[in-house]
Amino acid sequence: MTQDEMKRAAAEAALAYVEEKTVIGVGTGSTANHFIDLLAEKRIPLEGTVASSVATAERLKGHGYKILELNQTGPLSLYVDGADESDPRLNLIKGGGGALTREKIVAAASDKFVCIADESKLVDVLGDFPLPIEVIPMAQSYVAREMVKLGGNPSLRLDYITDNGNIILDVSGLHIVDPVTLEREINQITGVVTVGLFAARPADVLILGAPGGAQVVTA
Ligand SMILES: O=C(CO)[C@H](O)[C@H](O)COP(=O)(O)O
Repeated sequence: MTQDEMKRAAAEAALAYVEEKTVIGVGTGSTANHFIDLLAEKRIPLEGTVASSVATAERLKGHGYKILELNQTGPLSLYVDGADESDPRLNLIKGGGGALTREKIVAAASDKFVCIADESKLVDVLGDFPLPIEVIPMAQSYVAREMVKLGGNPSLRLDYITDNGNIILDVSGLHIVDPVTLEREINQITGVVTVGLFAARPADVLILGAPGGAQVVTA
């Protein structure tokens, strides 16, 4: 089974959490794209969707799904999205695709966050994947210096601007044993819009695609 087939297997298993004719939140990335395509292939009717990025909105619209603004919907019952890493407590690193801010907003506004990924994304300790941080452009150097003080090695994501008009710093070298505290510390740095650590609001369910089929992990 390829990594992409494992992503698709995880996405397919997430369909079991979708209730027809509701409004759901939909994440960004190749695993989320499988989920979107499977919703359409299985002809699952939805009242609407809240997209975590422009790219996801375009894909959903292409399949005929209605896009709603989060400000119109109230709380969502379900959010489905991928991740770059998960620890066994379902704390996540997200933002490899750059959509971390809107992803975090939609996750925060959702009752249940189902994370879908291939099995390689489950790690003991977060941090091998460089931690993405969305930053207001004029704060780039200041935030980078603050991240060095926290033990990280930041690098600017080149030729990339987020859907919100900001830059991304990818911070390598972190061994994140206390994700809740580190998320809070990075959130305190002036100029940080969002850190791609999802620990104050982790996933509720992690579905891992694996050669033997999809496995459901709960914290
Ligand atoms: O956080 C994300 C985008 O901002 C994605 O969920 C994350 O990068 C995983 O992507 P993929 O499903 O392509 O492996």
